[in-house]
Amino acid sequence: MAAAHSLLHLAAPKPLAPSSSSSTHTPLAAAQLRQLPAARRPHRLVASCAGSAHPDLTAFPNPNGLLVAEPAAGAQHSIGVDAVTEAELRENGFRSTRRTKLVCTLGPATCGEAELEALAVGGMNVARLNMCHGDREWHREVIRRVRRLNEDKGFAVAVMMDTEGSEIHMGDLGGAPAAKAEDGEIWTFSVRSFEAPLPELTVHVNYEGFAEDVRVGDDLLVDGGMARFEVIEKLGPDVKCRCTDPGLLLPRANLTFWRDGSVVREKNAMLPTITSKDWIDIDFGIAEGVDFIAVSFVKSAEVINHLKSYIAARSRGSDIAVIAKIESIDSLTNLEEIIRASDGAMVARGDLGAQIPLEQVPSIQQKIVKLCRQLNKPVIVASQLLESMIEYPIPTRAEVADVSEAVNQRADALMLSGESAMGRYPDKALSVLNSVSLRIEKWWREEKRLEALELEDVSSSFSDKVSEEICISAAKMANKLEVDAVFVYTNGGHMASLLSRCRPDCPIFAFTNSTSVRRRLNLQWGLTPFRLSFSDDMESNLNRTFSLLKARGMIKSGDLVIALCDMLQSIQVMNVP
Ligand SMILES: Nc1ncnc2c1ncn2[C@@H]1O[C@H](COP(=O)(O)OP(=O)(O)O)[C@@H](O)[C@H]1O
Ligand SMILES: C=C(OP(=O)(O)O)C(=O)O
Ligand SMILES: [K+]
Ligand SMILES: [Mg+2]
Repeated sequence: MAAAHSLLHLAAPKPLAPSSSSSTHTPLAAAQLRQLPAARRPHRLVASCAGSAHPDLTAFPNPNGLLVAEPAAGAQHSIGVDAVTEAELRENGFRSTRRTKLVCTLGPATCGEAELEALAVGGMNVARLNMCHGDREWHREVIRRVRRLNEDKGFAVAVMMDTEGSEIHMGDLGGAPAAKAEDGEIWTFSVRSFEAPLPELTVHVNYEGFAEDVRVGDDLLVDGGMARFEVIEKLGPDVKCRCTDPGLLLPRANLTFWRDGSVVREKNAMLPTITSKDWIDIDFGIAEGVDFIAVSFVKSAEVINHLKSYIAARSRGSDIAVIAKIESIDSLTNLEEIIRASDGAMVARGDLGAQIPLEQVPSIQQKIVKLCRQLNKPVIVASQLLESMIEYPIPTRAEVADVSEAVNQRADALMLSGESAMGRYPDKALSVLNSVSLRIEKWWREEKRLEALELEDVSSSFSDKVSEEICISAAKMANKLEVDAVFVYTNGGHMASLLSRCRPDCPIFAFTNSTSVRRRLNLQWGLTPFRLSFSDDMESNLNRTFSLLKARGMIKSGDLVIALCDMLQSIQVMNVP
């Protein structure tokens, strides 16, 4: 008999599921159970005890000491966990795991196999590909490298494709890495296309209506103010501008024009959020099986709904999550409906800061992070977190404070852009995010900072409400009983995300049958996702999990865990036997 502490079992009866603990349970039985109308799934509290370990269970020995791949054959006896988590748990125990997730934009500095592996080892949870840059062949090769890395080394790095969108930006500078605009210089911004090399003091603008929309006297800002020009003359497709704030022009830098103190959105406000080029990229992303698509310059919920139905029709079975980038004035106006429609959001502070006064960005960030948590959607804080580390090996104090604030707001994820895509110190930047996250999270727990945030009800169906209440109770119990971990057995990941939303003190181990759900859960706060074949027989699931994790040294006898299961909607508290 296992040393069951106590076992509260809020369980549905199991008329559809065989009661044996052998591995003959099929996911189908579980699926049938889930499909029972909520009203026919009575919940009752029963007390029972966890049984002893199943004698047939054999844990797969760790093949190479550190890195673990899932063997294809006998997969039902294996557990998919990444090497870094495993090593971390073994060395430092549960409390050491980082709860805040890390997204790295890949680029020339990090597209090689060795560099990718270094990022994965350094804690990258999600790799972002920005479709503004690079060609499709480059992106295809990089996605495949990430996938290979996952397969060969046991990582679960998810891939996020970020659309280009219809922002106004400069062209490529004819291949030059940058150009310097000096005070008083007259530059030509033109919608004409040029053969490289470009004429002197000339840049191409991607938006056809640019020369029509601007007026003499407007301010033209590059990257929200990296350099500033004043429009002095319009000559057909060419717009002559005088540099009023010197600065560096980078390839494809974003452009905004301002009149009377606010950003001008004339016809460009009518441009489609998803351009024809974006649709081709999205088809490419679906074909390559990306895990997330981040949509740039979202203006309304409609575009998110449209993309979601497109994905559902195009990619049967696979489930690509859609992330709304909040980076325009329209997205702020329609914030709540956009977030409700999406599977997550990104506070894209780069463009946001070019569209609204900079001093408004921090409070808006906080508002978006809070709203996402209320609505149970993962949220990423992005752009310029460690900007100085593009060039320098250590961050500024202000950058560390900014990262700390995002962690303190309990955002799901932090993102690196140029720091990892083309900076000199991608690994160091990632390690700063890692160590600052760990420190602030520890401080949260040590200070026992009581949650100021009252979570409002988020579920609508009865069944979801039950799951939500179970998760809230589990998180509360986990904190009060100081348990070592919460285990959640989840098919589609919903119960895992409801638990993550509660931001409990201990890590959440999320076990799922699906490798794609496992990768997707990697974006959410506090979740350590594992791939595990499980049935709707919790006793056997738990015993298998315990023996597999114990064999790897990831848990030990006596550890206190709370276990939840989304199919059974059950909750149990027990010591690891
Ligand atoms: N796929 C890529 N190929 C080449 N350079 C890239 C790529 N992705 C990103 N970069 C570089 O990293 C910088 C920062 O990335 P990101 O923040 O995603 O783009 P942006 O600056 O266009 O908003 C880019 O300006 C670009 O110089
Ligand atoms: C993340 C952002 O988007 P992108 O890098 O695609 O401009 C941003 O604007 O902050
Ligand atoms: K983009
Ligand atoms: Mg942007």
